[in-house]
Amino acid sequence: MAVAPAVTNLRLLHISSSAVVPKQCPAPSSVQLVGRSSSSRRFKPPLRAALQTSVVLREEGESGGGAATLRELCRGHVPDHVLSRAEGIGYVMPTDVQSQALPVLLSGRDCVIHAQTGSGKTLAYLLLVFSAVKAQRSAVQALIVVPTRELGMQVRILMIILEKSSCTVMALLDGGMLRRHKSWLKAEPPSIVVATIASLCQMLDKQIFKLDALEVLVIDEVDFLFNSSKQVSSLKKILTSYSSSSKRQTVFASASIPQHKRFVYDCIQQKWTKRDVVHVHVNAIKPLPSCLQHKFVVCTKKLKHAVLLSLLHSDAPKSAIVFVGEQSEKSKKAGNGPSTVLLVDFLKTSYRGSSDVLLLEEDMNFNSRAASLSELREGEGYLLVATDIAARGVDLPETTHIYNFDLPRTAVDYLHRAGRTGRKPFSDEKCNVTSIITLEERFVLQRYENELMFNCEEVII
Ligand SMILES: Nc1ncnc2c1ncn2[C@@H]1O[C@H](COP(=O)(O)OP(=O)(O)OP(=O)(O)O)[C@@H](O)[C@H]1O
Repeated sequence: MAVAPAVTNLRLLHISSSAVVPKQCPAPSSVQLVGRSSSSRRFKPPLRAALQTSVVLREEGESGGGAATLRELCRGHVPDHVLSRAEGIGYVMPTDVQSQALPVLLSGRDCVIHAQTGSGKTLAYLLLVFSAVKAQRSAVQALIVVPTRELGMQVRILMIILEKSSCTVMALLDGGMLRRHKSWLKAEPPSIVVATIASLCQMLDKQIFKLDALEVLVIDEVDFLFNSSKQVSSLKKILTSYSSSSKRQTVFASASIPQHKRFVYDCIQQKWTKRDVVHVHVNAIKPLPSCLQHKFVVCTKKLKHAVLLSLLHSDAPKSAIVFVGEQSEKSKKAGNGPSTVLLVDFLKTSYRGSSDVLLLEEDMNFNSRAASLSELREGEGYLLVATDIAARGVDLPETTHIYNFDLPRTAVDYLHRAGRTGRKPFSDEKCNVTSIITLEERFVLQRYENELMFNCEEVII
């Protein structure tokens, strides 16, 4: 297998917005004050105000020395036993986004946390949650909203690892036993709820519980939720009707916030946050982790299975995810089986690798989805065939290879799929993202390269 010369990309220069370090919080050493952008003149005053709440981290490798530990950053805010548990599982030094976001979060400011996949946004907002919640208060004080059950379970497990003793955590997730949760909520409200929107709104609409004691509201994968036509109106209700931004601290998190200046403006205008919301934007000019190597193979549709097999045999990945697009209506009508299932069957019979072949897709019932995830978390190595349900937030740090069996629909989808690998913040290990495309799709991939500023190398098989 030969690697063709790299396709050279014109790298777009990102000119960052003007940024002011908030007065209330100490300026971390690596915060860069960026000159006022001429573009800010085009906007009306409230947007200009919004633009002045950005904190932008310097390029990797440039951040100043004298790094504080997580304990030093959180001292006096986060309970000691939580910090000890965090250290116990290896969270000693903060990642870049944690260094930048924690001083803002712990100063009480609303915050948009905008940083690469796998950069540690979850721990940043969870440490805020643990700083705000009082175990002895009988009320829901923190709410974390996530797009999928899988991400919700993952966040809940991390919370339980960090805080086993005092706080109660309820997972109100699609596919859960809502009747049981109802009785629990009526009897003794948990301190923290992690929820998907549909299940949460079912409870809020019926007034099973209220958010009037809410201290912290976190919306994870915020761009995904705002983009979802099914969820956006409920999300807006959570932000404005069920609770008020003036009484709570609001945090949004994602690796992708398209039109982020506009989003910060909307946060203020729509009262989703307070006016002094801070946009913490880490690695603004590098949306994708630099440890990723991007490749592509051009072939006809008919040859895709054989090409994937050949790649798997030559890469011999210990743990990999193969992303497959959703089955089209046309293909369903033609009576074809789901392409995910067909691919799993093909790999089970043809692939001679040591890993188990597993499947994760929307159409599976929740128990099978949970079984697939726990099987691959416990196993030695895995080959997971998945739809985009596995592309947001799911943390499988052992994944070294991503294969796009079908090209993602958008650059943002590419970013999140690719970001399922390269998830060890302090590791130098290189990870691979390979797209199997037809000749016509080369232009689409080139567009993603330009938008996300990465280079893709062609692999000739
Ligand atoms: N301070 C730290 N030290 C070491 N590892 C860390 C630290 N913080 C987070 N991690 C690890 O980094 C990985 C990625 O963290 P996390 O899932 O929070 O990323 P994320 O920024 O939310 O990514 P995504 O945008 O894909 O959801 C996890 O495996 C987590 O355990």
